[in-house]
Amino acid sequence: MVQPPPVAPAVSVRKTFRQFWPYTGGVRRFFVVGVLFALVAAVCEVASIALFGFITDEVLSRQSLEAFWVPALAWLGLAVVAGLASFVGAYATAVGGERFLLGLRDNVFAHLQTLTPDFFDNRRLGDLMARLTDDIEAIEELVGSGLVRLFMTVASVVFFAGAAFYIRWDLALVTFVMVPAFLLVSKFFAAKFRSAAARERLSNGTMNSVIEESLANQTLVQAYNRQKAEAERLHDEGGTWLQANVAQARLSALYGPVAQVLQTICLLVILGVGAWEIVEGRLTIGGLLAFAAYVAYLYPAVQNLGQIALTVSEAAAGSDRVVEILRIRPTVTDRDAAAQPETRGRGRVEFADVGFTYPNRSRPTLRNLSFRADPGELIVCTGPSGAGKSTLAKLLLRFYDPDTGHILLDGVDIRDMSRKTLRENITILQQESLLFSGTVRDNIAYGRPEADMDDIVQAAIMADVHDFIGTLPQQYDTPLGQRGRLVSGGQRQRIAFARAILRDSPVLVLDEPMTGLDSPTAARIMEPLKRLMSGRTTILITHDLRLIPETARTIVLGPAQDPEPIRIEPVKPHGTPSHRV
Ligand SMILES: Nc1ncnc2c1ncn2[C@@H]1O[C@H](COP(=O)(O)OP(=O)(O)OP(=O)(O)O)[C@@H](O)[C@H]1O
Repeated sequence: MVQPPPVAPAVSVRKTFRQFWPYTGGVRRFFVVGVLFALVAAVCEVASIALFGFITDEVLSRQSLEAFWVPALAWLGLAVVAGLASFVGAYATAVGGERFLLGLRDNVFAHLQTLTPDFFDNRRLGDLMARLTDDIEAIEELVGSGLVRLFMTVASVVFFAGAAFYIRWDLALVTFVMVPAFLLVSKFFAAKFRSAAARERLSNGTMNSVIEESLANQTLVQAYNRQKAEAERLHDEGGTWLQANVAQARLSALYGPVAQVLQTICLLVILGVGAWEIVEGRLTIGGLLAFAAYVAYLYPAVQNLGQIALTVSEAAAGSDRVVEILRIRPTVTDRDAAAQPETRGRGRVEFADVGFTYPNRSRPTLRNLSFRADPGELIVCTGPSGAGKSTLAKLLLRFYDPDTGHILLDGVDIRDMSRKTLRENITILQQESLLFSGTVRDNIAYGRPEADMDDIVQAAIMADVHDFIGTLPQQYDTPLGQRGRLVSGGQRQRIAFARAILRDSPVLVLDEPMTGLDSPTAARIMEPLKRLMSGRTTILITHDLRLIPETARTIVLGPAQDPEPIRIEPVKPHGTPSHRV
């Protein structure tokens, strides 16, 4: 079973910011528009509160209706402008945020695709999917819309505090004494919130993994009556997720009332001190009401700062998990990709003294493996299970690099060519024919998307699958279901042959092409197989002696646990039978 995902190391908010800020490159203008319009809305609010004070003193206190209309109209105008500005600001921020999200996901996905297949063999897909979806969204809340919200909130605090100072600086000073109390409370909550958020992110990934594994293997689950066990597995993982979510909800719910009590204390202090100032004749009723209104706006803004701290904590927990992925470097890289023209080679493959040990294993899988396959030649690679036959194919495709020796394609060390060029020249057919859930046409054209329909049909005819495709409900447009499961193993195999024929690369690696096929089906694919191999350098990995033509040269890999160097039959002159039953 695949290891549970490692807990991502905590990355500081500042570092997270530095890491993801460059990704905002194309969308910053949306955030600038968002901030500017939010500022306009805040200024309108400050002005309308001033009008409220004016109306109280000049209209209500003096009971003068004539003085009402002008400030009332101005107030209405401000409300309309503020509404429009906040609409434009919120809309621009949302567009910027979503675009940022899309770009970041593309980038992380592209990075994942630079990692070698062993990375994916060691990870749970569900967890990686959670990182690409929920965790990336959390980053957007930190670096995208979160940043705009932070700007807006800070601007509100400055405006409302400035206006309050303008009305009565001494009263303002008294009330601002309470601000540090808000900040201390929010700091305390944010620290607790972050640890709950980290647990929630981790369990979210694990839950996704359980769902992905169970649903992808429903045939096994149902055939072995494991439905209840799988449901319990999900439920157990859900338990951790539930606890973490409840902890977050508790903290959020508690933060509001605590801040509310602090706010009430402040308002009472304002009213008390304000009443005294009115008695002393230093303040009008309108001034006090406007002051109270500013503070009533100011405290929620300060409270919002605290709420933002909680969101940032949650976002940082998600971003830790994305940063952890981005920091993983591919184990195989191109030396100098630019120097590599994408040319079709002749297909001469050579292994020279190749030795290889898997990173997490102590015993070597391959030792001193040497052989050469000339263009168009068939080499059969056989040997007991676990001897390293599939490993040989992985090395040829550079999913790993050998620890010792060299692998050459047309005389060039494959480490000196770009992986793209190398892989353009090699087509691999694995034990289990891998198909996608697209149509028959999509699957055949997967290696050559630009191929036209005639070429696709021609490849299908050569792979002896055209007639079968004709019987499908939508012929070449028939969807093949998840991993091509809507067709049989032999049919999948022939569709994969068609894909390989269409790709037309000079080197072909066939890894147990007959696995799981009965004798009549195996016999049926012999002809298309021969057509596929014809004219290509073919490395045929097989236990199936029916597949080995008389003329083929054979490499026999020794048992994996053998402490001696592996046995390789001496390469015989071309066309001499070396292994035959
Ligand atoms: N990703 C991996 N990490 C660690 N060890 C691996 C990995 N893949 C394969 N191995 C080990 O390397 C050895 C060779 O595996 P490989 O798949 O090449 O054998 P094979 O000869 O193709 O076997 P079979 O005929 O059963 O397909 C085995 O002992 C296997 O357990």
